[in-house]
Order: sequence, then structure tokens, then C-alpha cells
Amino acid sequence: MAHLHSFCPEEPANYVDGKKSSSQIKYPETGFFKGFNKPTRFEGDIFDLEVSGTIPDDINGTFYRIQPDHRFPPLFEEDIHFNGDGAISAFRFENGHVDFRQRYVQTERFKHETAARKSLFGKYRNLYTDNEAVKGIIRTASNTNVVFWRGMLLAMKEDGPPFAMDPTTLETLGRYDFDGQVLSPTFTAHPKFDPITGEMVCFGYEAGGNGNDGSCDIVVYTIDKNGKKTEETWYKAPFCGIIHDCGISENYLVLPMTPLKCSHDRLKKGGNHWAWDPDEDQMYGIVPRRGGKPDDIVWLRADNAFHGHVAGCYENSDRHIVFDLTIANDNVFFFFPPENTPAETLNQRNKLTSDTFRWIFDPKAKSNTRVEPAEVFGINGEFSRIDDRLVTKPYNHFWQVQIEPTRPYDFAKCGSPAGGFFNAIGHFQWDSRAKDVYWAGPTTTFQEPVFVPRNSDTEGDGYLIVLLNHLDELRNDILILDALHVAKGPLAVIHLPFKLRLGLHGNFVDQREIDNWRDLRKEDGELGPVKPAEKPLPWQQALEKVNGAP
Ligand SMILES: C=Cc1ccc(O)c(OC)c1
Ligand SMILES: [Fe+2]
Repeated sequence: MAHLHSFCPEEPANYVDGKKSSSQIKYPETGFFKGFNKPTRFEGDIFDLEVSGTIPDDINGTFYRIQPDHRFPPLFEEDIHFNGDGAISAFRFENGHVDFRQRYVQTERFKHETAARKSLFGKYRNLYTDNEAVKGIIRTASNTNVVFWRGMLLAMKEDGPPFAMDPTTLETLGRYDFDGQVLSPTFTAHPKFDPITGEMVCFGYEAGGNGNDGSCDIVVYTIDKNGKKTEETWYKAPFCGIIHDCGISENYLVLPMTPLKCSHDRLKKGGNHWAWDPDEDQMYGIVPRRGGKPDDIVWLRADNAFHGHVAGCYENSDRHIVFDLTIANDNVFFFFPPENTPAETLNQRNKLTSDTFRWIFDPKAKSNTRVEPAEVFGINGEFSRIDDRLVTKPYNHFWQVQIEPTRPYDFAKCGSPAGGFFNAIGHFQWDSRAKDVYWAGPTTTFQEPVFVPRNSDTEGDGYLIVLLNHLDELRNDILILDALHVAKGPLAVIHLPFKLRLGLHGNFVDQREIDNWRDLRKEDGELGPVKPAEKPLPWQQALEKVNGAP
């Protein structure tokens, strides 16, 4: 019998010399697009997901999370996961039931590529590799975090501005510039929310020019709980390094800068945005949260390493800043090797260790002071979460996905673990150094958890919601765990009938908050609907002046 493929023997070559060479919708054969990493491209709804066990009926709210999910085959065969279009999953919990919704963030990138039915934007953060047709268009794929802010979801990626979405329908409302107050070309995917003041503290790095040209400018903003910008200060970094996450204490913002460096010359030659510099220090920029001036930034240095995500940040009785985060001992982004060096492999990356470090910084120290960690927890993991009611405050509990190399792993069924070998989920306490870890079996890995408080003020009293990857079945479950007793295993397991893609970050939002804001945001509500940006960003306007309107 004829093989199915023999019906189209004239199929054109998909990639030639690493570049897309046909309009055929077919993805590369590389690791980033195969098996569990295959794009889903899915939008849709499932009413009432299948469940094992009992979902606690006091969980009333929506768990939002985001994944990069290439809508079209990439222009370049060696493209990376981080260059995929942002797609949001919403899991609405109500009375022990869960409904699922999945939608793309309709960025400018998404709209242009949809109209063309193909990729127009090239390599990760390199506009010199784009199709001429999209010159001056905001490139961001908005694929890294989704947060709830004043009645809207903001989908964000650090290379561009945020996009606002409706929290219920997941309809994209448009680019959001905070009513014309935030005009930097870049905006972090990790804004921090002060639970005491209701402020959003946020920043952009590589915030000069068009946001993708290697500038050393950093902008820090505070938006108050009423949506008014109360702080904006511009600082300089000693080099253009990646500043992915941050921490806030009552009075300071800490910016960890990792020695992955951008070079505009390399970009012009069509190269990678980032190159690992094994000889450069890891840096910590410290700025005051209020009344900051450009000269106020203090840069502390420590030996070369790679920053993961921040757990807690607070000031101790000496008014020094306690700053906790995961740090890996080498370049986690194996796809951004040192300049003129071949990329490493996922296998090498999976051998790195990523412990949780506690620093105690003197915010009055002189720039370039060398610092040493105060404590190291003695675990190996990433994607720390805390009880967010304690942001800026002393805290005890944190949760993380863990790498436990001694547990069995079914390589025959699963192959190389997509996205990293995060085969366990852990709950840890600084006070007692207690470790409470759950391993779900030899064919599964975890994505980032979220903490959902129960109706009490006790730190950590609540649930942990976490996506589980079944690497053998190409399917996801969602586990609900008692956050203070993770090792006991799930209280309930929610079953998706298919797989999502590997996601980055997510957040749980209480339904009362969503409902209150929905009323305020009605056409005739107190605040009225969310207003998307009306004008192009300053860098786009400058480009129009040179080239004429697009
Ligand atoms: C996990 C970090 C990270 C850093 C930069 C990115 O553009 C990103 O895209 C998904 C993710
Ligand atoms: Fe992140």
C-alpha cells in the first residue's frame, strides 16, 4: 500500500540553509518543535474538565498562565522556544469545578503574521532578521507572564510593552501604555505588587532606542493603586545585560543583572541577541523606590553565575536588604552561548545546579563592592513562589519545582525531558530548613506553581496549583496540593485531554476581585473600559519621521 506521504512527492524543501524556503505550514524537525515541544496553536474552551479526587470548593477564582506557542513555522530553523507567540490559559475554579479557556495574545506581531499567513519576524530580539514589511512594528510576542492589574490582564515580555486582555473572555484589548504614562520601548515581565500600598513597581532594561539595540538604559516606574504613575527614573547599567526578574522591599528595588550580554554589532550581523560571558560578574543594581535620581543606583558584584527567579525580598532590622533567588552555576540559556562558540545542548544544561541563595545587601554600599551570599539553602530547583501577601516582608515558606537526579526517569518513554528535568515539586521553610517534596513518577515533570491562599492570614495556609507534564502521553494534568503538605500528594487532579506547551509564568486571581473590577470597567461603570494605547511609541514616531509613515 502506498505510504500516505507518497501522495505529495513534490513537497518543497521546508528550510534551506536554515531559512524558511516555502510557504508550507510545517515546523522544523529540531528539539524545540518536536514531541512535548510541538506547537499546539490551539484556541478554544472546555466546559467542566475531568477531575480525579475532590477540588476544594473554597477555591473560587481563575488560574492564568502563559506559554510561548509559535503560531507559524519560524523564519529560522534554529528558532527557540522563547520566540513563540504568547498564548494564555485560564482555569476558572468554581464550586469544585474547573472550566478551561485558551487564547493567543493578539499582539501586533500576531496580527501582521496572521494577515500574511506566515512568520514575518525573524530571530529572538533581532529586528535585522525580519521581513522588511514589518519594519517599525512592535515585535514582542508577549509570551512570558500574565498578571491582573486594575481589571485587565497584562500579557508581558521584557522586549516590549504589555498587551491588555479581558480577564473573562481573554479577548485582546490592545497594547497598554497606562493611559499614556508608560512609553518605554521595553517593560519587564516581572512587575512586583506591593500588598500594603497596592502599587505596581516595574522597570524596563535595554530601554533606550527601540528596545532591541543593546542600550544600557534602565527605567523604573511606580504606578499607584489608582493607576497613576508616581515615579519614573532613568538609570544606566555598566553593560547591556539581561535583567529578567526583580525584588522589592519596603524602600528598595533590587535588579539582578546576569552576564548574558547584548551587542548591537552582533545583531546587525544577524547574530544572537545575547551571548554568555563566562568572565563577567553577576550584578545587583539597587535603587530607592521613592524619589530615585539617576546617580542613586548602586551596583554590587559577585562571581559569575546565572540568575533564576526571585523568592522573597525584605529589609532586616539593620535596614539591609535580604534578597533570595535561585542561581545556577553556569549558563542556563544554552542557546545563547559565548560569542563565536557553538550552542551547547539541553543535556549539558540539565547537568547544572540551581540552588537558592540568600544575599544581605547594604543599600548604602559603594558601587562595585564585591558581595558573597549570606546563605545557600541546599536544594536544586527554579520558579520560586511565595505567599504573595508577604511581598516586601519577612517570610518563611517558598515553593519551587525541583531537580531530583536520584529519582528514576523513563528515558525510553519520554526522551530528553522537554524544558528541563523539573521532576518534583517542593515546599521549603527558611526557619526550620524543612523540605517537603512530592515526586509524581518517572514520566512527569512540573511547570511553575502558584500559591492560592485559604481564607486566613496564616502564611502558606492554602493550596498549590501546578501543571504536570505527562511526557509519555503528551498530555497535561493540573495538581491541587495542600501548600503546607506537598509530600502528601494531590488533593485533586484535573485532566486536560491534550497537552499544552511548556509555559513560563502564571498567577491566581480571586473571583471577587475579577467581578468587582468588571463592574468598575463597564461602559457606564465608575472607571469605564480599559483604554488601549492610542499613539505609536516614541521610537516608532522617530522612525516615521525618518522614513515616512508605514
Ligand atoms: C525565563 C526567562 C525568559 C527570559 C527572557 C525571555 O524572552 C523569555 O521568554 C519566554 C523568558
Ligand atoms: Fe521569568
